[in-house]
Amino acid sequence: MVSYGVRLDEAQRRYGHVCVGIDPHPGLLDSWGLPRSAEGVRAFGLRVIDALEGHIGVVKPQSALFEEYGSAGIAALEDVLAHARDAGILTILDVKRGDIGSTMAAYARAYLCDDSPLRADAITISPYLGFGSLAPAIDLAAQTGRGVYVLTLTSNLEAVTLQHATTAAGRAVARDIAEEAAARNADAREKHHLGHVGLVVGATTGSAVNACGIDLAAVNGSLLAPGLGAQGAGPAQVREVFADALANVLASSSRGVLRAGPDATSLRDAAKQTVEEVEDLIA
Ligand SMILES: O=C(O)c1cc(=O)[nH]c(=O)n1[C@@H]1O[C@H](COP(=O)(O)O)[C@@H](O)[C@H]1O
Repeated sequence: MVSYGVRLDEAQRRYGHVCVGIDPHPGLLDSWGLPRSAEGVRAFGLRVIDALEGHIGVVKPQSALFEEYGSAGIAALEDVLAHARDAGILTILDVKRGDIGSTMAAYARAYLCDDSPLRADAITISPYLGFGSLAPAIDLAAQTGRGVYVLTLTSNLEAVTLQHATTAAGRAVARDIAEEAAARNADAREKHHLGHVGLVVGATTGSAVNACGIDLAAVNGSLLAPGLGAQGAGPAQVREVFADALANVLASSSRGVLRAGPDATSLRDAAKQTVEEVEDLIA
């Protein structure tokens, strides 16, 4: 079993530190000439993957935009995940799950087992029931060579009051999360590769990493950075947020790339331009 950190590292070396989000918003379906239905989101996801195969190493389907069509939407999501696997593209399923441990174990089985119909290479998870409640997902991911991304400093403004708040121990909530993740990645650090516990840190978060006293480089995990493109962040913002941890960034853009569709060449060009901008930063 090859760990997520090793697999991701290989994908990033080949294709760069960029992840394209598969977010089939109703308005995008309209502009792509697709129906607002499960068939529409399936066709959207498959087209994105076909356009990016051989050019992008990681995609991030947004589960909510499939779930809104019920069981048929979930079936479409399964097909999109399977198509990405067949194309050799890593998948981060954006589901932002978080619950008490016994329920978290079921979420983990839903997405992180080798035989889960909805399996992905990694998922996004939410630590707001306590970081410890995430253990079933973190443990199962380690066993199956998969990864998790823990929400730490999210890209939305409303997050600040909660994520910057100070715990009883006098540290920012977000810092505690980052330190818990670092502890779970300690084994991988000894083997000189990235651990399987990543963080979500929005590219829009400005000086928040510093303000919260977080040492991102010390986490030794992948740093998923949404907010590029449609939410207003560009290369300068990525540099400001990630500073000495830029090498571990996986910058994520959804609408910023998807708006270039449905033409496959335009989609690919938009994705490649994002890769160029991010790689210039990291070089
Ligand atoms: O976990 C995420 O990916 C995520 C975390 C975060 O802090 N902010 C954020 O925008 N996201 C997701 O990243 C995607 C951003 O989409 P665009 O704004 O279109 O690039 C959406 O699917 C969001 O749900």
